[in-house]
Amino acid sequence: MSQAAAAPAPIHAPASAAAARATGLSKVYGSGETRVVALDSVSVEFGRGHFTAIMGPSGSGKSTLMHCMAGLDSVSSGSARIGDTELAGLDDRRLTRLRRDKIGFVFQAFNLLPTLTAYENITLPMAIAGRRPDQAWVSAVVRTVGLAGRLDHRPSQLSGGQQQRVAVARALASRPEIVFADEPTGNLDSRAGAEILGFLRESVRELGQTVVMVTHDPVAAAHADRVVFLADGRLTDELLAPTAERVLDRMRLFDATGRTS
Ligand SMILES: Nc1ncnc2c1ncn2[C@@H]1O[C@H](COP(=O)(O)OP(=O)(O)OP(=O)(O)O)[C@@H](O)[C@H]1O
Repeated sequence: MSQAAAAPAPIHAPASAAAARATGLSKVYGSGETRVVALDSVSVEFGRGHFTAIMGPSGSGKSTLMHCMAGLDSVSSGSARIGDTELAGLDDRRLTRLRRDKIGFVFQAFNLLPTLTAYENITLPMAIAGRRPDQAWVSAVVRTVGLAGRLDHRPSQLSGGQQQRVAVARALASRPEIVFADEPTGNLDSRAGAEILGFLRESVRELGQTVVMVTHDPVAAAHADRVVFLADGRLTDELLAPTAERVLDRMRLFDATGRTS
């Protein structure tokens, strides 16, 4: 990448264009004795229309990378881009708008409003933004995540898996440039978790969505097109067309070479 001569070459996405890109991205917390280098010159591209999993041991910088890429945290140096937009130079107002217009989020906690129906939760971000939902798109999303019969239900009337489906639909409903999912199956049993991963997968295949997911789980990572591995704030490796076994093998290899905690 021309603008990052000093940074290591990015690990390239297997896609024609990147929906998001970090170049020489570093994040340092604290100073002096409490200084922590959470990210150390990370360069990575997240391909448009692809599903990427970020893996690595606890404390390796996965959440920090996701937060910096999503404009939820500032970068110390280097570049974080969503499409063509450089996040580093944006003030709070522009960052808020970028998150609202271009990014969908799915977190471990479903973060639904209890007094609203599933449909109202799904379309809430657009209502706040004063945008009218694209009904055909929202219908496609609702079909994809299998919520068609439950749109009038409130969160308390839905199972955990169904609530997370609403959260996934909410993330997809505004047709964001990219969806960031942070341990989206962490609060679900394995069946409901597999369903959610299937829907994320489906949103990539059927709707052309770009998804980036942080996970500890090799089985979850196997739903992605590609896994990138972090250790000690650095990008160390990647795996294309992962299977749970290959991801596990790679994790064991890291342990054996002492690159992980
Ligand atoms: N706000 C903060 N202030 C100080 N240090 C932080 C902060 N956030 C993260 N860190 C540190 O940065 C490093 C990377 O943390 P991060 O949460 O990104 O790791 P992670 O790979 O997501 O871990 P986990 O899998 O446990 O969630 C850790 O050493 C962590 O203690």
